[in-house]
Amino acid sequence: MNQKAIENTRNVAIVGPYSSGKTTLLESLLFVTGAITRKGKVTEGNTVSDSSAESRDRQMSVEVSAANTTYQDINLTFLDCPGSIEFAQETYNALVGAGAAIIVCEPVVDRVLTLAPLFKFLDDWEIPHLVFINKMDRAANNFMEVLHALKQVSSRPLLPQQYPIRQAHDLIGYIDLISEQAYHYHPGSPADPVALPDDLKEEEHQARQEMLETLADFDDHLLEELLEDIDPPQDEILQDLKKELSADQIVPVFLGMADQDYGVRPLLEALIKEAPSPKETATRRGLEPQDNGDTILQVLKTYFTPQGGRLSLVRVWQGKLTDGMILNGVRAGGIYSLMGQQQQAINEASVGDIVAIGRLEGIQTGDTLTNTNKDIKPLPKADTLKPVYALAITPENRKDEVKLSSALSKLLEEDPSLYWEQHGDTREVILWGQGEIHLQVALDRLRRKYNLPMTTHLPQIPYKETIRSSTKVHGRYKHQTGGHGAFGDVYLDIKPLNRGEGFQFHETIVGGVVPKQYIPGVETGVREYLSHGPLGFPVVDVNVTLTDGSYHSVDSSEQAFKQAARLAMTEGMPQCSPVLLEPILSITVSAPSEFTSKALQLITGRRGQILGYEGISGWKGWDQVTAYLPQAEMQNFIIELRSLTMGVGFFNWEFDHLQEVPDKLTESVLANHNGNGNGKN
Ligand SMILES: Nc1nc2c(ncn2[C@@H]2O[C@H](COP(=O)(O)OP(=O)(O)OP(=O)(O)O)[C@@H](O)[C@H]2O)c(=O)[nH]1
Repeated sequence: MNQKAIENTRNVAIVGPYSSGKTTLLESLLFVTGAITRKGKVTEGNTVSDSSAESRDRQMSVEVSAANTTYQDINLTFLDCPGSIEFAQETYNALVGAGAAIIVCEPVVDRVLTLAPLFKFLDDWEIPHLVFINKMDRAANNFMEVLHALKQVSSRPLLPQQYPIRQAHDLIGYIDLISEQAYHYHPGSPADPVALPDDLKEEEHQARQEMLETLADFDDHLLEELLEDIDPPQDEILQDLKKELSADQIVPVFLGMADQDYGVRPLLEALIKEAPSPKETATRRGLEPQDNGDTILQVLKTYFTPQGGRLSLVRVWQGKLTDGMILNGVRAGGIYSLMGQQQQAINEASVGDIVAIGRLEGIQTGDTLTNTNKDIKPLPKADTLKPVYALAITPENRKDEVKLSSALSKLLEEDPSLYWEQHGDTREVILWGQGEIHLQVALDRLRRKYNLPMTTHLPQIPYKETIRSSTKVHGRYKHQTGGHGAFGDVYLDIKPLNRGEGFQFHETIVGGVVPKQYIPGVETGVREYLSHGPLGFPVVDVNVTLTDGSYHSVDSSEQAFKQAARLAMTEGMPQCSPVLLEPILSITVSAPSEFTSKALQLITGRRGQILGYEGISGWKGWDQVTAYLPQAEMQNFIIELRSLTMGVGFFNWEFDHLQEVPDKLTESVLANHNGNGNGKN
């Protein structure tokens, strides 16, 4: 690898909706290029990618897999990315390091919308991309209809480079729209050139004209040729395609059937001839991609191997990476070229390579790494997705509790879209993620990799309580045991505060009736009581004032005053009309405008309060609804939102305020709470 020219490398992310055929396409790309001699099948669990137990169990990609091959002296690294929206973070983190992306989709018009978030990400990051319409044997709509639908979700013009040849319903070949050469597919070998079918001449001509006109929007010379009816030379068309694709101005479209290797060779040709070299990609990101000079890398993914070793998948942006190099103060402990889960040790890697580095302790996904002490501007990284689905988790074996936090930290390093916390009020350990499958995969990993089987339940809602009215109350604690006694005596005013004001403690003691040194004891007693109010929840928005009291010169103590305060609170608080408060979230729901009314119904049907909605700036055809939503209604919100919006709707949330629980719900909340054994007794 050492003398390799930077131009001879391509790294390509394979992305697309769930089950569109990405892993199958990678298998085919590796087979056609000779990297593997026998193709595996997703259904048989023997593909190069998706080799983890969690992937195989579900026959779906749950993390990014890398694989290398060579074709016509070009080194290709492919990143097979998960399609499920619940694993989108993996895809986004990997895309950040890709020179180009292939979007794999199915030829079904109704499903094209599921591509919208992906197109948006690629457009925002200006990552050159092409489309591979897979499963053409299952085409529910004709090619031009699919193309038309795809154009609606892409902000860049789509440009078909091929036209399908069908026999009855079967796809038997394609026409290359640059050369106007027709081909028939053959299992196990490259497609054969054949004469252009007469019945397709017209359609082919129209599709080609459309392709050329789109290209001419970026090239005046080509435009002149078209206006003068000159057929442009193929070289000129190819040059334009390369220039415009590299600049992420157009999206070429290819077609085929990955499980038969149909259409895979032309796709490879396009990657080699049209996709940008790492030099172009790095230059566009403001880096100097020469092989000598400072080394700059970015971590695209962190793996922990079944043996517990850390592997960081990195893209080399600048300079050379050598084994043992010190990166951000940490020594690279081995460099590996990956083939799914298989690792092959190598000595070095150059600009454009995507390789794994061993033992980079403390280095996280997204980090920019360098071997110099100079100040290097960190490369941009994908935003961390806000978690939207939670489960409370408990180790099946209590003795495993101590191991849990270190296993969870590793889990989060592998998958930054997970999050965990121990809730301050409920004390539950809560695992947050992107959906049900996402969390199930995380729980599988805890069980398999860390030997930590867990039980799960729905997290408790962190209700609070407050009071509606005031009272004055007297508490006296008097205790005589053998020698010293204990004596504390307080008068408290308990008053409600406005929402959000929290807890306030004051004292208006005159003449030292409660000596200064005992007053902190009173406050502690009040605070301790308030952690568990008359309804069983932490109390907020309350003012307690110590107004009077008395003491005993021998028997009084801070402890005794604490007890007196607790007694006063226990007696007084139930008289103050306690009321339950629930957390209210401020949410923004994003979805294609055709689903906005459904999103509004979903929110109002869950006791939400709509604040407004508007089009998302920079995202044609998408709306954003802002609303308040009780946290108690959030549990399955994402699941319903996705099922109403073809899986693409999403929401962001943050805690906003506490609000009184409607009377009709209070009873059931209290019954549940007390049934959990958490009620106050
Ligand atoms: N009919 C047909 N089926 C295909 C084709 N390509 C792939 N498949 C099947 O489609 C299913 C999904 O394929 P995968 O390769 O796992 O899809 P994926 O996009 O990697 O899936 P995720 O990564 O989980 O999103 C498998 O059963 C494949 O055998 C094709 O060209 N035609």
